[in-house]
Amino acid sequence: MVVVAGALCDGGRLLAARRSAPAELAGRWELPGGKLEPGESPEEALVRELREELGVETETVERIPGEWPLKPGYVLRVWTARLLSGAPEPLEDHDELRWLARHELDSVDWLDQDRPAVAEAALRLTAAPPAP
Ligand SMILES: Nc1nc2c([nH]c(=O)n2[C@H]2C[C@H](O)[C@@H](COP(=O)(O)OP(=O)(O)OP(=O)(O)O)O2)c(=O)[nH]1
Repeated sequence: MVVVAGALCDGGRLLAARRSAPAELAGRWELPGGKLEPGESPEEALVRELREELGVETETVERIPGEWPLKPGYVLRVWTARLLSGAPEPLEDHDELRWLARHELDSVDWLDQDRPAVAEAALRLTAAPPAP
């Protein structure tokens, strides 16, 4: 079972989201996303999840190579993504969001399983201007 997550980048910063549930993950930070639904491509699933969870329109940019084991039967795959419109809000699954510059990425308590992907995403953070 694939969980897709987005390394949403804007203005050289990466969006981190603090989980509000379930209890064993609450308070830890992750890349927002979720499970694939039947018939969806990973990219479609990610755009849908980011719309549902954050209220924004996005497009995926590139897959970060690799996959990381989660709970038994689940793996995490990560795409970088770009904000097209809206400002992310913690509508579902999260209770706080933070835009982090590369030097700030260690300031939140990432889920252990997300750390390698976050490190890879950091390498791809560019000083691109923020979306309008
Ligand atoms: N979204 C997301 N989930 C992660 C990450 N790291 C990690 O271990 N997980 C786990 C938490 C959940 O057990 C599972 C993803 O579930 P989810 O609750 O985000 O997915 P979903 O929106 O499709 O949820 P659901 O309500 O349909 O079950 O993967 C991550 O970086 N992003």
